[in-house]
Amino acid sequence: MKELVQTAAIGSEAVKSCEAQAADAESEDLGTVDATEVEGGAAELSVREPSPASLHELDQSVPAVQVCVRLRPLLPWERSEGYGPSAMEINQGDGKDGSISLKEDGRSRHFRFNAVISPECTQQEAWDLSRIEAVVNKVAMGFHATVFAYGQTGTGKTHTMEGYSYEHHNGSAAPSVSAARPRVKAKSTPPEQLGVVPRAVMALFDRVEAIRARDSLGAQACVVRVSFLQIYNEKIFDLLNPSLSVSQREAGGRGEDFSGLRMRWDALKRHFFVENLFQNECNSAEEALQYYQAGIANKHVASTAMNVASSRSHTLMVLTLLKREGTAGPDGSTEPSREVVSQLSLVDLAGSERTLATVNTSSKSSTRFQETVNVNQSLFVLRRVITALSKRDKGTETSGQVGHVPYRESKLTSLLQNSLGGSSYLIMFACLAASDKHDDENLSTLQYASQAASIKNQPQVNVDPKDRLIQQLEARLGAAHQYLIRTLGLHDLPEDLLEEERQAVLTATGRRPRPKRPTPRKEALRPQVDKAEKVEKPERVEKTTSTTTTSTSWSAGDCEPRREASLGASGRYASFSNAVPPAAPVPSHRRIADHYGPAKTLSRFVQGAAHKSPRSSDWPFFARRTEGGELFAAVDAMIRGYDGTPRAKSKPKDRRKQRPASLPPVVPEALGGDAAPLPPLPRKFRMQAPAAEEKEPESVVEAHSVESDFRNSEGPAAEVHSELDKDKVETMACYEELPKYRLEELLAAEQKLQEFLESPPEQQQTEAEAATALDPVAIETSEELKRLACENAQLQQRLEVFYQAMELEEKAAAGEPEVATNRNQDLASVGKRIEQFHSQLVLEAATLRNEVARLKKKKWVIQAVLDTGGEIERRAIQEELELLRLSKKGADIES
Ligand SMILES: Nc1ncnc2c1ncn2[C@@H]1O[C@H](COP(=O)(O)OP(=O)(O)OP(=O)(O)O)[C@@H](O)[C@H]1O
Repeated sequence: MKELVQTAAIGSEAVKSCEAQAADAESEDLGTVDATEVEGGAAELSVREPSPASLHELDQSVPAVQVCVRLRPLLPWERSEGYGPSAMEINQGDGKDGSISLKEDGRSRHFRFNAVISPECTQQEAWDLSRIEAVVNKVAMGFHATVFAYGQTGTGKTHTMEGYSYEHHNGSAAPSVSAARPRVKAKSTPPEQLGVVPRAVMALFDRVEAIRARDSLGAQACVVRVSFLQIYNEKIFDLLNPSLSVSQREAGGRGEDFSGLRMRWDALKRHFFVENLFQNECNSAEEALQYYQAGIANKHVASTAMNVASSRSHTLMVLTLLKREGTAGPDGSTEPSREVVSQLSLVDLAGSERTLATVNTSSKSSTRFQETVNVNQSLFVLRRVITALSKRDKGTETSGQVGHVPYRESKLTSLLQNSLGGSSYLIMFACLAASDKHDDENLSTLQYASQAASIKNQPQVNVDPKDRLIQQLEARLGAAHQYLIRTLGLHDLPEDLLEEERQAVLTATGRRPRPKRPTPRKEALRPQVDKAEKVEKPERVEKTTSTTTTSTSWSAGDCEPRREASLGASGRYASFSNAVPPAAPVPSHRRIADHYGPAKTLSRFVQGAAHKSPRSSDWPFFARRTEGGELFAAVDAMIRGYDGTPRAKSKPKDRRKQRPASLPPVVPEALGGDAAPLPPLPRKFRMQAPAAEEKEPESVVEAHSVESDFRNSEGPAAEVHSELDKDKVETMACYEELPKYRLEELLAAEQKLQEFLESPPEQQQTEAEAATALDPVAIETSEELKRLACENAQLQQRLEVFYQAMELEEKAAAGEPEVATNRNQDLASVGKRIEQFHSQLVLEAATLRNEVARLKKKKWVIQAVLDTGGEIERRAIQEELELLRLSKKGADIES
């Protein structure tokens, strides 16, 4: 007995005297499940039709933690016993915030809460003021939420949460500890009296129905499970386990033959859960409420000196909502993929009480006393948790108490860990007694409620931990991708890697991922007729319309993307299709030189670096490779076009289409030697063409029409041709942008340059020296002129090779005997030079292949990351990148 008294003293800070006698409740009728079966009656539950509004329409902002204070009215028996109304002043506010003030030792204490519910308020008004519906919506959206009622015994917690009527519960008769165990009359309870739990169940199923109606998964989209437990004497009992009778539980509570359910810690979800708890799946609100009523009938209720039907245990009704998100399967059906689990916990706490006031003094060893001690003990821990959290969240704790929150000191607080200071929405009902005799307890309740109001929860959607892990890994992978792309100077992953990634996603989810951004290549490939019309060349229009379409397809602004397009179309460098190099500024002297058409174009192909910025190391490596690739592709096409033996894997249908447009078309019959002669070279190929060529012979028209075939064709030939057109278009557009005086200047300079280039080398030398001597500003120009002349000579030399070959072909076709004799010899010498040229290209190709090998290595690393998402790979990538960076730095320093 002494031990019990000591426990009571520790367990309740409200206990003023530990000299209380233990209550004797042995005489009480404990009842059985059958005895407490709900009455037959007609408490019809009106389940509303599914709301047509979507969850997002219903989504309202609601505080993460809300504290609502509810004051119950004076009951008839209290009035008859002379209890006066409490001196509290209540201001219900405008429905949002309310205040309450209470006098203590002549001093007025004021409190503000999210809602203050006056004694006159109905259950519906209490529901509306506390905004539980908004919180239920949050649950349907994937958040956890908890609603609990706290307060002294008999203050209306069960009335607020359940609202059901109990036997002897009409408030007319004073409570008596010797009264029989009260039975719940759930079905005869009028609907308007229903409390928070039945209303929340109905509201939640409204949302569930709405989700099911909208979701293609139908009933599979949302599953609701109900569990209902009580914590009685610090033991957990399943109220929905039909095999356990009330008497068994009460015996277990005394520690005789039943020890309750075990509580376990879920390390992954980081919360406590009750092992082997019944979780009943419910399809409707009615079904869920049937379970609830059955559980209520099983909970410990007893008549005490303060309350006719006093809850002797804490009850937790948990509605678990499993929301599935569907994805389209390969056959078009929707399959569940991701799950979001949210819980709505509805808690009716047992009331704190003074043992002296409530326990029958006649009985020394009492069940009631034991219950009271345990209830007080767990409520005491709850208050400590609230105090610790409020200090933590207000930042008022001293350094000695670094935020320890004693959740684990009771089963109740362990199970409510996530609700108090966690990621859940929380609504606390602080229930107050109506009479002035209980103002002390009321003040204590208000103080704890006020502390609870300062708790800061951080609600978050509860994605399944595995899904969350996947999301985190995906986010890390994304970051790794971005890092790689940034470090390697790419604008996107290489196309083949992206394609592999898309395939992986397609296999895993059945969905094809959306491209991140429109592919510039596609844009570039689309002919832009509008822009093109502005730079159309009238004389070409006269000759052939098909030429017009193709040659005017690209405006100057499209130059860079179009270049990518031509490479992409060849298929060789398609993986860099997104990687459009920055447009390097083209020096003015180059623009002037551009006007010379093929000379400049070929020099760009041969020299490769013509469009690079001054410091090529500023460019990402892929851009340099693209430039090299352009060189390789163009010259390879020229060689193939020249000797007429295509090296392409697939044999083309039309040989002419394989020839680059930069060379005059070779008529197949002409090669046989017995057909029509080759047409003369187009004017653009005659670098120092005689003026007598002004009037073109008729065969030129034919040549143009053959040429127009190339323009309409696809493949390297068309690409190279487009390149030529582009240069001219670019030059013209560039000229159009210039002011008139500048244009005149440029044209004059161009004329001068033309004259200079056409003059003999000795004269060029003299002119350059003279210009330098006369004008210091001209030094640069003269240097440039010299360089241009040199370049011109080199080009001329190279072109000679081709011209010679063509001339030989022409002569052989014309049947000149001496040419025929020397033909093989000449061809051998030309062939040798082409061979040299080709070996240069092979070298270039080898460099490119090395680069491709390096890329493949990178691809392997990225693939490894994609496959496992592991830490090791990430580190490996980082190390490799570090090495790359160092080597790049070294190369920069060297350069
Ligand atoms: N708002 C109210 N309007 C009318 N009657 C009320 C109201 N609140 C409580 N009551 C009545 O007060 C009595 C005690 O209420 P209730 O059983 O809900 O208290 P409790 O706080 O749950 O007590 P305990 O902690 O002992 O279980 C009941 O008879 C109940 O009908």
